[in-house]
Amino acid sequence: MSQTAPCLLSDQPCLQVRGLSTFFFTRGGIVKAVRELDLDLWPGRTLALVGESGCGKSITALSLLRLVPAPGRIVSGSIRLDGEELLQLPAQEMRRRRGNRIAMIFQDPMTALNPVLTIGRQLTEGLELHRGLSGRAALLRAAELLDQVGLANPVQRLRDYPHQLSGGMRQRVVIAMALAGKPQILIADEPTTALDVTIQAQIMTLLGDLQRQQNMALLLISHDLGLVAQNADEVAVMYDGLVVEQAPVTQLFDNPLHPYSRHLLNCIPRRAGQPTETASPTGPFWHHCPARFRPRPTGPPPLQQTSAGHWLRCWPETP
Ligand SMILES: Nc1ncnc2c1ncn2[C@@H]1O[C@H](COP(=O)(O)OP(=O)(O)OP(=O)(O)O)[C@@H](O)[C@H]1O
Repeated sequence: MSQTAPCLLSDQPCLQVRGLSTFFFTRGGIVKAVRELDLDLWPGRTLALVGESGCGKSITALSLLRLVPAPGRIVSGSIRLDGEELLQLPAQEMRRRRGNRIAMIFQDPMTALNPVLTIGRQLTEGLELHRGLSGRAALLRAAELLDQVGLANPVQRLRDYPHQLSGGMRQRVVIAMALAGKPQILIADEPTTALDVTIQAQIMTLLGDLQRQQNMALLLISHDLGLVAQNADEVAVMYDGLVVEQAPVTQLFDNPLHPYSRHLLNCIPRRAGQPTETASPTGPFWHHCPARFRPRPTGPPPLQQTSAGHWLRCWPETP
């Protein structure tokens, strides 16, 4: 199978994750950042991962790329990209899959950009690595990519350093860098949080347009439920490392079944930004759990299908 083949089979997921668990082995004990995660990413579709700070969203993303920092480690599970098991690939092969097949953009574009290199240099490096282009061909392609992400005067921009661009322009450059390898899957971790509201909307429109053009699967990580409602096809709600509910976006917003999903939706702020009330993974949310006093087997409840495409991990409210 070609390493750069776009995901054209829209009736099959590009990425299938099963039973993925990632733990941090710290001096203070084991932090179970991601537990028993199952998810599918489909070509041309957006799955949003929501939940508050510390629930495991970013570590999920880093696990999919096999970039979990020490002392963290993937302890079990399977990640299949078009049927190929990523967890068994040699490190060098995995490096090739990153960028070529799965790319990621982060909240703060400055973390992805080198402040002392021009935009042109940074883009052409990626094009050399992932597409084998060099010299003038790489520069031409870099300018095309900047044009594709909506930057005016792309040739001029190639000579700029990151600090010469606005935050929105920098995020467009980062998106261009992510697209350099023509990935099938784009992971966007809070891609607009650092930007002001009008620029946020422009970046989301851009991501949607690029996704349609390239039939990319998008994993959108966000705490902004308004943004998720507008941009996702499906939503997975995470709590304490576990997906507690997953459903098509309208179903989840119209009929959230898990008490934690309801709690999150009740916390949607009137203005864009963080929810006004938060629950820490170890903390207050379980006080709201209606089943908390009932004896139950140890370990979390299983994820069960309640209707087509709607999955729930919850002890029943009535015994
Ligand atoms: N380097 C690390 N060492 C130990 N624990 C870590 C490390 N990085 C993350 N964790 C833990 O893993 C869990 C999941 O963290 P993660 O960054 O995925 O949360 P998140 O949902 O992305 O939060 P945020 O929205 O704030 O980015 C948290 O309990 C966090 O404390």
